[in-house]
Amino acid sequence: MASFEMSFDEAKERVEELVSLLDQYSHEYYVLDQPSIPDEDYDKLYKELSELEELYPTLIQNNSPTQRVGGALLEGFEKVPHDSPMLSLDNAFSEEELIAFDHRVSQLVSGPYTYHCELKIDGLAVSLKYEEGRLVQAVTRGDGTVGENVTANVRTIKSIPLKLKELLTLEARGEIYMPKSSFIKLNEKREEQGEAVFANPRNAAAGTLRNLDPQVTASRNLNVFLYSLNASSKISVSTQDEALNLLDKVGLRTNPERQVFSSISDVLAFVEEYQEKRATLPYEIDGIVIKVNELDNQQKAGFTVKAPRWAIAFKFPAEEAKTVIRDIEWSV
Ligand SMILES: CC(C)(CNC(=O)c1ccc(Oc2ccccc2)cc1)c1ccc2c(N)nc(N)nc2n1
Repeated sequence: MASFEMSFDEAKERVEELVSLLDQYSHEYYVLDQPSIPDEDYDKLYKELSELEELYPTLIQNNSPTQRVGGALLEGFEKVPHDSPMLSLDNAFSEEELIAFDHRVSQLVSGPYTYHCELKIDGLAVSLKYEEGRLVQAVTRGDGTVGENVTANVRTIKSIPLKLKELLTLEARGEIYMPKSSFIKLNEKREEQGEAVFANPRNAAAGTLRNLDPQVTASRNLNVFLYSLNASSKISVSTQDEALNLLDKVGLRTNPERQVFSSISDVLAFVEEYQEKRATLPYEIDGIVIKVNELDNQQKAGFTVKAPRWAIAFKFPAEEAKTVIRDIEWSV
């Protein structure tokens, strides 16, 4: 039905239906990577929503997909203290160090314990706060205690929902990154325009997230993987694996290359497997994060001043420097 024939109430109902439909289609496309409709159908619904919002501006919802890219240039980034510090990870560089980590853990926890292994994405850490299901704030890690408010820029990242599938109040933390393919295209464009190229995808993601123009951020195809959930007591999970499955359930994007193991030797095999697979992944990783899976065991193991005793990052050696030999034009 064309929008001008609608009454206000019909328009209100249709706007709510369109926002909910477009949210679901965005989730399928950007989070699950399994679109259920062709792009042109999405675009048609988006256009109908934009027209209705133009006709009835009071119907514009904050979580409408049309509201992702704010118009205004940012003056700067406000400093924001984290509710709880964004901790760092101790590093390991050899299998022996992982075995020593396992030995320490076995002394700290009681009873059986398992490990949750996750990829360490080479991006920048961010905290996303949702209140009753709505994204209210996004803050960079900063120095771990105080970060920068990057909400306006994070709202432009299409894989980050403006409204969760359940109206929960929670904080999710994870890594914002730029896929390798987007990094290559961006540098080609910058080179053509005589601009300085970014050294690596991590720098490109950081530079993009800290750009004062949300339109620029929106154009750079950033993405996210969330790996931790600080939830109000309402949410009960007892392992890291359950926590990430809950993030999936509410519509937040997590990395699928994760596994639970009950022995450090299986963890070592996982580490070797991904050292091999690393070059084939569509995003850069700089290691594997190994965490004690059970939250009660995490609590027993506790923390040092700066890092949990129940987690460690196995760091891969820096990827072989990509030397690009330019076509040398020999003058004859
Ligand atoms: C482990 C943590 C430091 C996040 N922090 C937490 O998950 C966390 C969880 C409960 C905490 O407090 C507890 C509350 C209740 C019970 C036990 C602990 C504190 C921190 C971390 C840091 C960097 C990471 C990274 N680059 N990649 C991945 N894949 N994972 C990462 N994980």
